[in-house]
Amino acid sequence: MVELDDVFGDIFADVEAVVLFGPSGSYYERLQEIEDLDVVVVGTENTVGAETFVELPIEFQNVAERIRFGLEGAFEQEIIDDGDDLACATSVFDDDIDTISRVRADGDSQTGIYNLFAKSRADPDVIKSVLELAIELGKKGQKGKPVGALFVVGDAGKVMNKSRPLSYNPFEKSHVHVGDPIVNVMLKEFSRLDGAFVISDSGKLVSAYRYLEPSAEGVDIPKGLGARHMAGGAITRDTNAISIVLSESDGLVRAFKGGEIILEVDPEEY
Ligand SMILES: Nc1ncnc2c1ncn2[C@@H]1O[C@H](COP(=O)(O)OP(=O)(O)OP(=O)(O)O)[C@@H](O)[C@H]1O
Ligand SMILES: [Mn+2]
Repeated sequence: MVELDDVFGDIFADVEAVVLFGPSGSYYERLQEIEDLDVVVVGTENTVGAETFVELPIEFQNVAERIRFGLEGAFEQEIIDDGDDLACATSVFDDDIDTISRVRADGDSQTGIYNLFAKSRADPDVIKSVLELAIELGKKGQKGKPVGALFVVGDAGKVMNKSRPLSYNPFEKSHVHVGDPIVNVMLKEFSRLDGAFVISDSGKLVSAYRYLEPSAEGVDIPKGLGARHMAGGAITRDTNAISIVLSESDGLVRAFKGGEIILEVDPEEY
């Protein structure tokens, strides 16, 4: 007699750990009862109070991205090792877990997406707020028209030294921070205009309308994209800032660090 377990059981047989994506208290508790099994919880919040937890900066809609981010985080936190076989349990359709994916941890295939948030100079919450803002701006556009925007986050002093003003700075003497609802409205309004926003490590709006003049050249950017992405990429090689760029032409949001594209998301999927 062949049972379903004989056919599909291989997917979770002999795994080093179960990586549970999303809040699911009952699964977490039941898994805890299995002897010698490590359970890692990944999510935007640790709602189950898991001992071993990896925080997601956004709720990735793309499952492969969600898993990749979670595993990079687990790898960075030394929860999992290179070569570990893992059963990743996540939801594809609803909120409930409906899918198990067997993945082998591969230290060489790190994209740096976890480092973008957890190991940048800027506060992770600041990066998260700016990413959310760019996604929202990409979804809605400005009065129905697509808009582009460039946010440079962290290492603001150096970024200011490698840029110059295109117009008066509306944030000159203000003490406003990203995440503040009023600031989000202001940023959306200003995003129609040229140049970059410069944001400090702690999220203070340092300047709008900055023309970036990074010295690094030849950053690899996808074909069809131009000066905004080139400057946004290059400034992150020249400084310890990261940048988040919304493209007016293809509508995607990209994050750069160390001159490389670390993340590419379609706002329509969020
Ligand atoms: N060095 C720079 N610093 C800051 N902003 C810049 C810089 N270069 C270009 N921009 C801004 O980017 C806008 C779009 O430029 P461009 O079309 O060359 O960029 P892009 O990478 O193709 O981006 P998009 O996909 O949004 O069109 C410009 O109008 C300008 O506001
Ligand atoms: Mn363009």
